[in-house]
Amino acid sequence: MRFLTAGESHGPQLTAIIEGVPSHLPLTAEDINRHLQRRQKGHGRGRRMQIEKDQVQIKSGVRHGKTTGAPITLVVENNDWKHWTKIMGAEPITEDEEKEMKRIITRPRPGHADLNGAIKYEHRDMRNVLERSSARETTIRVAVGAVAQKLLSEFGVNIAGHVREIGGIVSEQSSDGLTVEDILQHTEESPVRCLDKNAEKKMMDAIDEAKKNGDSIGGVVEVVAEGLPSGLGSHVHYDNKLDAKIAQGVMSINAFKGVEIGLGFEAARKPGSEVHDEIAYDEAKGYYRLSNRLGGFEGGMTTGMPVVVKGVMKPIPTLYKPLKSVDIDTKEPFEASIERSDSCAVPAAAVVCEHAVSFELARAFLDKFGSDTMNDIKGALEAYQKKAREF
Ligand SMILES: Cc1cc2nc3c(=O)[nH]c(=O)nc-3n(C[C@H](O)[C@H](O)[C@H](O)COP(=O)(O)O)c2cc1C
Ligand SMILES: C=C(O[C@@H]1CC(C(=O)O)=C[C@@H](OP(=O)(O)O)[C@H]1O)C(=O)O
Repeated sequence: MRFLTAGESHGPQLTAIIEGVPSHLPLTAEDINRHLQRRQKGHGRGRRMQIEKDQVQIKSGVRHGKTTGAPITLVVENNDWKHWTKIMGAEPITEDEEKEMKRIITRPRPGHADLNGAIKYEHRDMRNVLERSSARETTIRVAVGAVAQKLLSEFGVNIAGHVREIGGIVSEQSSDGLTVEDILQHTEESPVRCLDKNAEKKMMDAIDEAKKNGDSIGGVVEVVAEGLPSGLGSHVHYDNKLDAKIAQGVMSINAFKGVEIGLGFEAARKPGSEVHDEIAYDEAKGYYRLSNRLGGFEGGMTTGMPVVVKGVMKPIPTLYKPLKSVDIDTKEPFEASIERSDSCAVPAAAVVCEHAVSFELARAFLDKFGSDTMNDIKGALEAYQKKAREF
């Protein structure tokens, strides 16, 4: 399974094509829309989220509510496009018209893709960079991840993302011992998607404070996936290691600066006896671990314990409080002024991270159990589970 996305932040639409989804997977727009709505929520987002009401259109690969095995095309239209048709249209315009619009961007924001992208692709108008580097693209990646999640759910795999930390305020309630259903139940209505009510209030205050000061804050999100069989991924080659692929998926999310699997960086500070998970056997469930400190991975393969992944999001780069930068036309320093921005998007990023992980897990699942039809996969999965139980 693979996918491509296309589309600009203020262009007409975002598009994804997913290839390799098996036939006979039940799939409706609603399966995807509920995740798009989850991504749009969260305290700290800017005015853009009031304009957009993200809804997917399934344009190919699904017939009468079931996948056919053909490539699936997903489209989400940008409501904001109607305000940007002249500025973002594909038709050629003159230099004078361009200047008249006064929307040429020559002032790169520290921390965004503006300057590197402009130099690399020779764009004197940095809008050509920011339109694609914008995290608006994560909308369609969530739509793709929702298809992956639907596939996995048919085989009893469930996945949830939630917030562990915002602006240095840490949730005291960890997900240890909680099921994915518990996590969803406790975080779905939380304005910061956090399990700890006490921390939730402090996180919201921290976001308000940052916004008041024209600043932004980041945080840590966590994704938990349960119900996975052991043996997804492989130890035999570097690019088959599933923990590494998940790390890439997570790091590719806009503003993500770090990934941890299980204990992650904490493992450096503990002895081996407090890091590795002891192995036990039970006739009914086969081999299992007595703890899950390694977050469901050994040797680049799933162990069958829940997969636990954390991602670190830096603060949003566009700030109302100006940071120093240099105008690429005049080469003069300036202090930026901006129209609108999120002050914190960590709750939304938890949903994005959930979907990035879902895609990698689903891809590894199909690599292992086949990808033609749901029935083929079911047969292969059951045979493997029996083998693993009796091994
Ligand atoms: C859900 C989400 C919303 C974001 N909103 C904004 C925003 O409003 N303004 C902004 O400057 N950056 C925002 N970002 C972050 C930028 O897209 C990101 O910093 C930029 O693409 C540069 O990439 P890098 O930070 O990974 O280096 C957001 C990121 C995510 C995941
Ligand atoms: C549109 C979304 O996020 C956008 C991500 C983003 C950025 O620079 O990454 C900048 C903002 O866009 P705008 O400049 O239009 O206000 C955010 O709103 C979204 O998440 O759907």
